[in-house]
Amino acid sequence: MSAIDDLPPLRQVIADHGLSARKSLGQNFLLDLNLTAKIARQAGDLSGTDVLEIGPGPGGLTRGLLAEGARRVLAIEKDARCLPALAEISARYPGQLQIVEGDALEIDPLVHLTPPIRVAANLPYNVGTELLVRWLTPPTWPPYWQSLTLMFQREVAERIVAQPGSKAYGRLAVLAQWRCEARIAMSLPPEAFTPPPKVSSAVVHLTALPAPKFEAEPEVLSRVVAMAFNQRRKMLRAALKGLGPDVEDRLRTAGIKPTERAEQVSLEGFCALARAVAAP
Ligand SMILES: C[S@@+](CC[C@H](N)C(=O)[O-])C[C@H]1O[C@@H](n2cnc3c(N)ncnc32)[C@H](O)[C@@H]1O
Repeated sequence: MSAIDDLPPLRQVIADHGLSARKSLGQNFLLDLNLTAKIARQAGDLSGTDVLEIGPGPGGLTRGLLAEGARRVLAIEKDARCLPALAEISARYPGQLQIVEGDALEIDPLVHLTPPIRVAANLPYNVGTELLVRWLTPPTWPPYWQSLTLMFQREVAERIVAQPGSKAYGRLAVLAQWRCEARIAMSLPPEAFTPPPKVSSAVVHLTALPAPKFEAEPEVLSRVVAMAFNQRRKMLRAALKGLGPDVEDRLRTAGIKPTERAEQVSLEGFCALARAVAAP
């Protein structure tokens, strides 16, 4: 299918609808349709698939997702000014694009879509990180989504795929890699966006695994990892003091030296620790 549809170029859409970028909404638009088509292809095989897009803006990525054969796209956008531009896309793809105006942090996509679905978004970074943590910590696993294709600040993308022993390794890496395959799919320089942000960006692709790589109670793992990395420079026996007086025994049960720091503990190690902490 052609990535470029017969809708107007995005610069014209922006001008026609007076879509001056608003900083308060983190608006850095992608106006190159070849680029948005490339990002849409990173979302996987979309033919016959339902897609959730957060923050479609003027609709560059939305057009890419539909051109890639998505059966339905649910687009949640907070800025009402974008709705007429999105309605034009909807008219070009009748019945395939559903637009919902509102805050993605407050809307339940399952009211509109049937799982499994793929998620794609170029979002303001703070909203993106908050949504990512929610997507990674649902009440049950596997989640309603099969993959997440998300644009982040390059530095955040590196935290998601980071390995032990690196500065970027932390809670986000453990939560993302515990139950997902995570990789950086693409890098984008600031000039790819209008207006250009101060930093480079990257697209991260996460695929939900049917089951976690290692057994652990989600809440316990989340709590232990948050506590360990909150004081990442301290030895674990000190950073995890809040777990109780027998923290050193629990660390040893998990095969972790109490003098290690959070940065040195593998995903498997954190899961073993979460099990040791949950044990009576
Ligand atoms: C970085 S822009 C990307 C726009 C478009 N997807 C693109 O690639 O050009 C982020 C978009 O998310 C929207 N947005 C910001 N906060 C949002 C929220 N909480 N819920 C839904 N959309 C939001 C903004 O209005 C904006 O359209």
